[in-house]
Amino acid sequence: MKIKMLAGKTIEINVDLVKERAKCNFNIREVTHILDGGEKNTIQRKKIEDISLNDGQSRDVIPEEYLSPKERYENAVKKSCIYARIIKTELMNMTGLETLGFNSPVFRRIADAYFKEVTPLLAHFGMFVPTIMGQCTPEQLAHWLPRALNFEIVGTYVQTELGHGTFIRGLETTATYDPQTEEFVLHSPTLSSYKWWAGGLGKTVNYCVVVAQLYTKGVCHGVHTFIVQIRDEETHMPLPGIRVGDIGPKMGYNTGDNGFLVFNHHRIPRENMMMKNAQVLKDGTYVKVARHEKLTYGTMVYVRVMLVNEMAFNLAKAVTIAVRYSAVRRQSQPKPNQPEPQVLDYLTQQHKLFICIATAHALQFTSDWLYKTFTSVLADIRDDKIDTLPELHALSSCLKAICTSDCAAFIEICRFACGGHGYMASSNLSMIYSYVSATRTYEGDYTVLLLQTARFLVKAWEQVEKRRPVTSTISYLSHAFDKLKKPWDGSNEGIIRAFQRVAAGKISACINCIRYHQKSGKDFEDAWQLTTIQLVAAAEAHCRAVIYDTYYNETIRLTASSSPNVKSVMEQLCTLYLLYWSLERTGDLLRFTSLSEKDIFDLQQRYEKMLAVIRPNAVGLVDAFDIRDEILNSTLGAYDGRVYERLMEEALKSPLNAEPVNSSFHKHLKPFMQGKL
Ligand SMILES: CCC/C=C/C(=O)SCCNC(=O)CCNC(=O)[C@H](O)C(C)(C)COP(=O)([O-])OP(=O)([O-])OC[C@H]1O[C@@H](n2cnc3c(N)ncnc32)[C@H](O)[C@@H]1OP(=O)([O-])[O-]
Ligand SMILES: Cc1cc2nc3c(=O)[nH]c(=O)nc-3n(C[C@H](O)[C@H](O)[C@H](O)COP(=O)(O)OP(=O)(O)OC[C@H]3O[C@@H](n4cnc5c(N)ncnc54)[C@H](O)[C@@H]3O)c2cc1C
Repeated sequence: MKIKMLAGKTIEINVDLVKERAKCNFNIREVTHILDGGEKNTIQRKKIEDISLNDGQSRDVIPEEYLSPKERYENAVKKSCIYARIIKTELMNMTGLETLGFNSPVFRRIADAYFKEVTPLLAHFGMFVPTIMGQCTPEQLAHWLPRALNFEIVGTYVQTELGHGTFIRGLETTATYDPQTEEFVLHSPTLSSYKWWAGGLGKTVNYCVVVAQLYTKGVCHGVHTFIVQIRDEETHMPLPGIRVGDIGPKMGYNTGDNGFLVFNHHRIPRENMMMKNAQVLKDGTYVKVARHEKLTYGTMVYVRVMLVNEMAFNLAKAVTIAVRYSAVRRQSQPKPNQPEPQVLDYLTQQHKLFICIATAHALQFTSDWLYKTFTSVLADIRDDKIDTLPELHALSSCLKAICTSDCAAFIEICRFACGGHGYMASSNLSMIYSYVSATRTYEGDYTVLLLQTARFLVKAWEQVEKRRPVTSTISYLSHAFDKLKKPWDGSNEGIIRAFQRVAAGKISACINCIRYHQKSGKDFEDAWQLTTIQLVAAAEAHCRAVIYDTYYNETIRLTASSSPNVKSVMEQLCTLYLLYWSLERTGDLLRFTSLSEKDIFDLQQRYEKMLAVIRPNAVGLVDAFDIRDEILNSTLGAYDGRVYERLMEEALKSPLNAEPVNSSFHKHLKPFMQGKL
């Protein structure tokens, strides 16, 4: 151990980590600024972290794992109130946070210090408030938004039912307009129509946005959103006509009290229909306002965009834990009479981990770019232009699918990289994994969203065939019409172009397949269904091509004025990312480009050399994510590397260690061992 001063405090740091930090050849702070989107953001983030974490209110005395489900929930509610009060009173007015509000990634970071799993208010921050902002008329906004922002009411987003999550048009809950009383009557006609899953619904919220089939004058107008009070504001008792409760234990999100909700002819005022995109007049006349039918799905698009950022952060957490641990951990003896190496020195370990660092960068830059695209489409919609929405839907769908899926897979690899200790709950890797693995499903299942993107790509293909202009993210489709394969080019730009050819080739193959089935007499829908395996693969290839292109261009742009070593380490990571995926997808490259066996050999050599180049900077690179120990919450990943001390300290907190002999020995085990049972 070596004594070090950190932020005015004296701490002991593991000697291997001290050496690793001494090896780092770039300015860590500069990389942190790039990842934060500028030095100003880093300063603000640190200030926010100090305000919300320095007083230790986020910490639990007893680790959450030892609490009963009820105690865990109650503890999460208690801390949610502290967390929300700090945001409301101390942080929200800080400059720069107005646009993202509650959902600023900075707040997301500090939430992880407060909640090992999630806050029961997650859907209030992430969905209830954004839906009010996106679906209300100005008058409704003036009424509901201040109440929600001040936490006078707390809400959630209630869409999914027992019978349907994916197929929103198939939802069964009805909202029938009664012109006599100027009310909507909400009803759950079948068991499969019971609302199921909404976060915070079980016990926490008193209001919610409900998605239901709108009926007026005997006509169904499809799904619409309504603000519904479900609990009394004073007593919190469910209102008459409302049955509500918790759905029980899940793989994760157990402090999130996901709930069920059943309506028995429950009445709400007409004004509670969210009327920005469509209205029901007093007499029951239905008026469509929005030019695009799917603007009701706006909250989902918003959350999908935000999830890409969420994935970058969660992977950064996992890889920070795994890299620091791998620098501290020593194992095996490849050469006789030599000391045991740090596991980080094994090439296979570097193969597991450096791609995770690169992926965290790739997702961070892609998410920033996607967010900009999202805000520009929102501005278009405000100006009544809707032609950019389909591309945003296609992009946010595939990026949500691929980023959540990659992130879950790489977090699991980080756990593998930590061996047995990675399986300890105190490593926090299992909690990060259970959180992230749900993101592949919620807010649109992986396959379903890739098929949405595929739908867009097939239409785009038809445009390209007719020589009509298409938007920039799909302009590469014209390559599929190239008669000759270009020689293999292993530069970064060459690899990106190669993957664009892969995507174009896969889309072309889908088109051929659909047309083949149509020629054999199938209608379009059947031909489409028969092609879906390939369509999912084509949408994935498109999405990856977008990520490669964005990561590469953003790296160049963001490091244009960086110091030389920062520029080179960022570029090395980007190159590593492209080489990694080239080697993962040699089959695709052999099929659609002129890659040869010799080129694969060269790619492998370059990849392994790149691992060696990055190795001395590995700890510096995860330090650059600048994630505080309170947020990492990990025995294996703390800045000081006191892994074994922390593991032992945490083990001693187990209630089983409170007594030398557990009563079950005398009650069961001893009689059993003595043959008396
Ligand atoms: C903290 C968080 C916790 C979690 C919360 C949750 O999970 S909450 C619950 C989250 N739940 C989910 O995420 C459920 C996932 N399910 C869904 O999002 C939808 O049901 C669907 C998109 C799968 C199909 O919808 P559908 O059957 O109504 O549509 P269709 O397939 O017939 O396509 C018709 C046209 O609409 C277009 N279009 C579609 N969506 C959008 C959009 N958002 N924007 C713009 N456009 C869109 C589509 O491209 C197509 O265009 P085209 O080709 O005709 O020009
Ligand atoms: C932790 C968590 C939190 C959640 N929070 C909320 C919330 O706050 N509010 C809310 O309303 N909902 C919430 N949900 C629900 C979530 O949005 C849905 O579970 C999700 O959209 C998937 O829908 P589903 O469950 O109907 O899956 P299904 O659609 O039934 O999926 C089952 C399988 O069928 C496949 N499949 C379905 N349709 C197709 C198709 N057309 N083509 C090919 N394959 C298909 C899927 O790929 C999947 O493999 C939450 C879910 C979880 C896990």
